[in-house]
Amino acid sequence: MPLDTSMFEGIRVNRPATERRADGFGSRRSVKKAYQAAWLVNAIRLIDLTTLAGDDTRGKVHRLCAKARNPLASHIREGLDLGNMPLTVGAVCVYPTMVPHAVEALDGSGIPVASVATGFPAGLMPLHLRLAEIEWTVAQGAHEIDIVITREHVLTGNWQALYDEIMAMREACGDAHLKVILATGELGTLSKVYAASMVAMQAGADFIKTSTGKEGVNATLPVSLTMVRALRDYGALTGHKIGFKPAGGIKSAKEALQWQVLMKEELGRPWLEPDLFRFGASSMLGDIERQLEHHVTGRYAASHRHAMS
Ligand SMILES: O=C[C@H](O)COP(=O)(O)O
Repeated sequence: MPLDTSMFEGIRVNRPATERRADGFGSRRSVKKAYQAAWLVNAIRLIDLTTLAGDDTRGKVHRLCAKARNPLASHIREGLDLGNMPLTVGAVCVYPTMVPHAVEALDGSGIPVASVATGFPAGLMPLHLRLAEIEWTVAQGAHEIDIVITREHVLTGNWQALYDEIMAMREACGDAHLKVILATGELGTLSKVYAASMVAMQAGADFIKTSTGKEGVNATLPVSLTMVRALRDYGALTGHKIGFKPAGGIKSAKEALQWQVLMKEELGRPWLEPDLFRFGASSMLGDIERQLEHHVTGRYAASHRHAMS
């Protein structure tokens, strides 16, 4: 849709109220035993299993993809009585040059390959190079592209420039899904986070995503609540459902429960499915597997037993 600043200008997000509401997601509800196991199994389906490190190699990506195909050890699957239920992560997320390795390792699995692009994580490269990076990465076989925005456009309130940039990236993606990373830890205020979320959706984002994982402050519940309310308002005004991806620093099974409660309470059941919700996480699956093993066996394994992610 065209840029419509009236959808966010003049909206001020009340931080103390946002923080109070966000506090409740961790404390008001407590899901236990079989219910907790079910929510954790669901969280696995929602993970963009990620490696974004300078020492990524073909071997490391192949190991990650093997885990993506079989996220739980067989004795845990059996203990949970999952039978033949297919269970994989939502996607595997890598740097552009690792995409061919992920495509190769996930062949036939149906698991999409996501890639960051556009000069991730800072994005401070000429626009034509960022667009060329998207096109190159899609040509390597990526199904989903996680782009970063120019934070300066948000900090200076240059909404037209932000809209034009994301729109150009949307076009460069072709059929690939576009996730727009706002890098909220660098945007200053929750009101800016709300406005940037709206611009990203107006410019054609399939998902809005909190963080790269490389900022000083990454995914938090108050920021997520702000983005989710923007999603809700955008849906009410346009009829379009947009996805949400919190990412960066989400490591524990407990957090997997908190974010799912947030989505269920704020947006409802459709946002507990991988087409509308993903966790960007490089190291949460290990803790989820550990908690599920405890549920099944009554014992905790040492965390190094679940070292991979
Ligand atoms: O998009 C995914 C993030 O980079 C993952 O961040 P993390 O390594 O803190 O889990």
